[in-house]
Amino acid sequence: MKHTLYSADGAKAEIALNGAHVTSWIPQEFGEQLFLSQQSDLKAGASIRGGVPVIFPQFAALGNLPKHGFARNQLWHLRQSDQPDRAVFELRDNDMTRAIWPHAFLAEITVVISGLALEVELAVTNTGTTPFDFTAALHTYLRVDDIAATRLLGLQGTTYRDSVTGTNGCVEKDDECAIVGQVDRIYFNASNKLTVKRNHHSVLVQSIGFPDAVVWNPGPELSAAMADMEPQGYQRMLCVEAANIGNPVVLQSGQRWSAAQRLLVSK
Ligand SMILES: O=P(O)(O)OC[C@H]1O[C@@H](O)[C@H](O)[C@@H](O)[C@@H]1O
Repeated sequence: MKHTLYSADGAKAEIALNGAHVTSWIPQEFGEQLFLSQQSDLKAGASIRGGVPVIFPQFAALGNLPKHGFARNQLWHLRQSDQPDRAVFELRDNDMTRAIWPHAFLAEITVVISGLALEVELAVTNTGTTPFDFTAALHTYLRVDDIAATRLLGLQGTTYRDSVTGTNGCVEKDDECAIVGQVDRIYFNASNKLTVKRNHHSVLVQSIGFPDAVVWNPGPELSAAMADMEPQGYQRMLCVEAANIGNPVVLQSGQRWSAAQRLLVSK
């Protein structure tokens, strides 16, 4: 099941209720901006390989929960609205989530499109009586024509963890980062404006309230070994994720937190 957004100025996006997962974004004038693996499993409960997976309440394997938490594998509820360019999806704690994460919560994903922009906001409210903490990310798979010709700008001088080698405390040297081989990095307290330069046009990746940024590309070997990725899929994608990992969010009873990622295509 999916929901489609249309903006008056000609943009379109599709969101799967499985994961409140944006699977397609076609801004005005330009073609598809998100990568979606043709081998991705799209059935309910699967982790979709592409688009914008919602990572909550645990990033990667940094905790006891299943990798990347459970939000991406849950069926979210679409809140009724008559706005064609905006939708809000809700996920509340249920038997499955309480069995592995014993907290009462409301998570909300708001997706808005307009012209050349897509904005995805994640909000979490503690609806229970005891505090909890979590990590989270919007795991955006940007579509690129050729990873070898793609550059990521805005991270120079930022400290990162290299998750491929397990090395902490690395510092980004490059002004324009090339993506070579498997790249899996958590940049802490990163700039809230990064730019992905592609062959034809750029995408500005803005984060609002997410302090960290994850950059991921599986490279040729891992891409070939992944059941839900085309063997050459790594050449056509770059994940630039807005994340909150270094300092987990702590919510007291009744508190609400929100953060967003905004993508803007430019010529
Ligand atoms: O295969 P998954 O669970 O969707 O995860 C994909 C990647 O997601 C990235 O965010 C992580 O940094 C990587 O370590 C991970 O491999």
